[in-house]
Amino acid sequence: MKTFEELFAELQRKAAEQTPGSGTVAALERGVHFIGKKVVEEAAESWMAAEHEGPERAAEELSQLFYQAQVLMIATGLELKDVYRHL
Ligand SMILES: N=c1c2ncn([C@@H]3O[C@H](COP(=O)(O)OP(=O)(O)OP(=O)(O)O)[C@@H](O)[C@H]3O)c2ncn1[C@@H]1O[C@H](COP(=O)(O)O)[C@@H](O)[C@H]1O
Repeated sequence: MKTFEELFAELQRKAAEQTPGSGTVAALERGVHFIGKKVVEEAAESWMAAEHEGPERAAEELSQLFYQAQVLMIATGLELKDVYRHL
């Protein structure tokens, strides 16, 4: 298990080092348009899971939404603090 902050640090490191075999590096190469669609896809799947599939499935889909949101942040050059200051 990892926290939101730990995942973000891992993704930043993989992006900086261009880690071979990383799905994150591959997604970043495809760009913001591709990643944005993933964010929307996981948001919709989270909604459907919460409404129809129960809390366990919703948690799984929400974890993917968190991941895709972080990839979008990295693609946009954002740090966690840039987002947190709006909370
Ligand atoms: N938490 C995640 C995570 N959540 C979702 N995803 C990816 O997001 C994509 C979208 O999932 P889908 O629901 O669409 O599932 P799918 O239909 O099987 O996948 P696609 O056909 O859409 O690619 C999948 O390809 C997953 O690999 C994730 N990929 C990676 N992580 C974590 O990110 C870290 C870095 O990963 P790498 O960059 O791959 O090393 C690791 O710690 C991973 O645990």
